[in-house]
Amino acid sequence: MNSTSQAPTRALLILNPKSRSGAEADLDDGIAALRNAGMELEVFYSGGPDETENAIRQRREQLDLVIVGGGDGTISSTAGTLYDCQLPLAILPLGTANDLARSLGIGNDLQHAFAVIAANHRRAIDLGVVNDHYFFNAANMGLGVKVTEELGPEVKKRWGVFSYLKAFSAALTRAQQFKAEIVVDGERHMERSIQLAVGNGRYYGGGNIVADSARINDARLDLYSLRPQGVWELLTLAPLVRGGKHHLAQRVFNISGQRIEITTRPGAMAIHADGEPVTQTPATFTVIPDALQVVVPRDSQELLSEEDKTHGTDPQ
Ligand SMILES: Nc1ncnc2c1ncn2[C@@H]1O[C@H](COP(=O)(O)OP(=O)(O)OP(=O)(O)O)[C@@H](O)[C@H]1O
Repeated sequence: MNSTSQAPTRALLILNPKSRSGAEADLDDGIAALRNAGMELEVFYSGGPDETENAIRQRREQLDLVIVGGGDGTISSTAGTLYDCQLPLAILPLGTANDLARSLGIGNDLQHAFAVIAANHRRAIDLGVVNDHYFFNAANMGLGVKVTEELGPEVKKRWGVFSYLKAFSAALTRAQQFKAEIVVDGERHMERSIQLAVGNGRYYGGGNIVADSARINDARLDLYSLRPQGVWELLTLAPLVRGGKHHLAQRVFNISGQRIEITTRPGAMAIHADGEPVTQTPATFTVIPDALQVVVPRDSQELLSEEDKTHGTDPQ
């Protein structure tokens, strides 16, 4: 990170004490190790997205790296600011789902995350945009929104990753079908749906896979839509969605592209991105390839290699 010929990395560590383990995680040793290795590190406890944005913007000229310690909601709240300021991102997974950490190959282990930051190996990843909101993992409407609505902070704290399963069961009874006009790179599709998701990353909703071949640096969006079906059929589909194999099921519509426009009937529908309510339909989704530099494991299996990117091949 630092040698006699190199200036130290100047980093801002944003911590969200409201994220699942943000208040209790012991970060002292990891922070000390980064400082001992030569990093100039300021710790900032954030009370909300606006505070985070201001903290980054005020220091932008003095920063080489922003480390975000929190869950997907916290990290997602920095996406627009980091893109605007063109500052690299590193993450400490302190949330419940930690889906971005999965999509990058960092996982949930804090010690590993600190080691990844110390190694400071960077790759470019894509950003998703829905209307004017940036997201890393996925945006969705329908059943997924109901699931998030069932997921209060108390439920998340108490049930951890199982809170997503609990919320899914509760949301099933509230799911309603809708009609969606989906225009993908100019091609129009009409679908009846109960759940529609558009992914930029690979993982969302606590470890579900958006699409089998989806990667956060593949320069494309992956959409799937669940056709109306009974509770029993949905339950049998759940393991396929978990493993990204839902393209094999008849009851699912899948497509990928770079620009997706969605209109819904009978009316506007709420859209959540990275677990937070951000906008509603009608919505336009786009992808910004290679939008942000992110610190990742050198050998991350979750990202497309530079060779795969050049040749446009799927990693499977
Ligand atoms: N930049 C921020 N600073 C402080 N608080 C934030 C910030 N962004 C979001 N929050 C609030 O903190 C709450 C919890 O944070 P976050 O979503 O990151 O953790 P989580 O819910 O435990 O994990 P995950 O999103 O991975 O399931 C959010 O729901 C939101 O209310």
